[in-house]
Amino acid sequence: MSVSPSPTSTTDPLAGTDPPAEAVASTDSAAAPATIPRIAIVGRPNVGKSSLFNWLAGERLSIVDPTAGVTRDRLTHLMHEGGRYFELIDTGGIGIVDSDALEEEIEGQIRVGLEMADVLLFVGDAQTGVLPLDREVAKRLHPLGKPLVIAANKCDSPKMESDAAEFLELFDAPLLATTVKGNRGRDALLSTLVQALPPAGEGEASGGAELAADPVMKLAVVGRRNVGKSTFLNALAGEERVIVSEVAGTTRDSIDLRFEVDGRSLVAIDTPGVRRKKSLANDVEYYGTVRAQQSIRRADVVLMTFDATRTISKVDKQLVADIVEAHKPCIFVVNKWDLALEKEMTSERWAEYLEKTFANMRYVPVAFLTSQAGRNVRPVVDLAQSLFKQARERVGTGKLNTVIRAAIEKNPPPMRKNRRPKIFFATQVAVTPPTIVLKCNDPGLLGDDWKRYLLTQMRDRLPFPEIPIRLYFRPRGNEEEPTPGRR
Ligand SMILES: Nc1nc2c(ncn2[C@@H]2O[C@H](COP(=O)(O)OP(=O)(O)OP(=O)(O)O)[C@@H](O)[C@H]2O)c(=O)[nH]1
Ligand SMILES: Nc1nc2c(ncn2[C@@H]2O[C@H](COP(=O)(O)OP(=O)(O)OP(=O)(O)O)[C@@H](O)[C@H]2O)c(=O)[nH]1
Repeated sequence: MSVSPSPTSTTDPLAGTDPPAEAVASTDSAAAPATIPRIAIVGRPNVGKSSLFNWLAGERLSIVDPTAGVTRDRLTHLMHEGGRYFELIDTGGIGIVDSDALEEEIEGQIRVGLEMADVLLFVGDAQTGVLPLDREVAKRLHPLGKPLVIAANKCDSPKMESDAAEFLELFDAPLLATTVKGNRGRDALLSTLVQALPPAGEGEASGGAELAADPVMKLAVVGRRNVGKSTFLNALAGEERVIVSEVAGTTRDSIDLRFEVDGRSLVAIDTPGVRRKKSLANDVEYYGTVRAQQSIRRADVVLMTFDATRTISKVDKQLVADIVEAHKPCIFVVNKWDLALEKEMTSERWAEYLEKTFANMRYVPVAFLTSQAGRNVRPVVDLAQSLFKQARERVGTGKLNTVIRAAIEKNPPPMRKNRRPKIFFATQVAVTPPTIVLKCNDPGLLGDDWKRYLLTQMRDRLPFPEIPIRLYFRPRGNEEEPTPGRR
């Protein structure tokens, strides 16, 4: 009666023909993309963060991520400077409103936003100088211990630059005077930021995720209350030949559990439910949004757990939206399958229900299990390991372009505004998730439907069929050519 984890179909009805032969050998075997580092712009309101973001980003290009469906991440921008790719993040929305409002919830949100960053760009207003709220913000940034660069913005006249040094009282960090209004200081700021990035190459990763040959997978088990998260982990811990040890989590009341499964390690993050459940006096808030978001961001793979006997709730949808936003590989785990079987539910019907509810996530595998009986727990972990591997796959430029050319030949993008969209070439610039830059004549000419088609074709023919892929469509010639292998 056991129901195996059955991946949902990732097959595109259009994909009937043979895969294109790999006629073009990869010419970039030296390419070693890593996770794209992130720079977060932070500061109190009104210092010019958004202005600075737009100014640094240059021409505002829309970032298109069809995997995210309608949600578009307007606050990040992929930059290519000094031979490095990095993402600029505008944290303007993260809620530093005023000092009274810096309550726990807001602090949590700030933490989540900043945890993703490898480098912080603190922005101050040189015209007002250091205000108490700047100090408040600084106080919250210090414990993060991340590399930081200060931009003393609104230095509209050169004589203000000497006053800008005032901001050095907040941090021991490089300080640059900038004026968005006067358009001065951009190049110096960018080159200082690039220098602050973690070194390129294999070790480069955000949040300390090492891209070692056989890294330890960080697994987050999320889902609404009572869905069986602890039961799942206990079942895994109870498996024969599984060794479990506790490691400190990132927050005071969390535990990470390290599992050795058949000689391979994995870490289940933020799992207080497993051992300390009863001692948590008030865990109502435990799986609150911020906490879950934090776990999702730290994870390599997320097990998004549903209760087979209940309908998909708002909380579930919010969690899935967070997973999509964080571009994390995930498995839809439908638990308490024993109870569903009693009601003669079928796995096909549940899979269909998921597909309908999360229409843009057909690539996500679905697994049905009965944690209470330990049924299918191990296969789910094996499946997670395979997604983790997919997320680290690197595809050579030759193969990537062959696949894209074949997709275009089969179904060319439709004309728009009397113009034919053209894609000249593509490069994978990062892993976790696979991130691909496509150089086009005009990204605005490519419609969402066609981009989705392309993505499906890529999933069918490249070694990452079941995980999110980030595509960036960029006009040719507005930046240096990609040099993913450069160190
Ligand atoms: N004089 C001067 N004004 C600037 C400069 N940069 C930004 N501003 C102005 O400062 C104001 C605030 O800019 P924003 O970019 O919205 O600031 P922000 O920090 O993103 O603000 P929040 O969204 O409230 O957090 C706007 O009126 C900008 O035009 C500058 O270099 N010089
Ligand atoms: N029938 C059945 N019951 C299950 C299964 N898995 C878990 N349960 C039951 O569901 C209840 C909740 O399980 P937990 O593992 O505590 O759920 P949780 O998601 O960790 O709950 P919170 O910590 O409150 O978020 C318990 O009574 C479990 O025995 C299953 O596969 N089948």
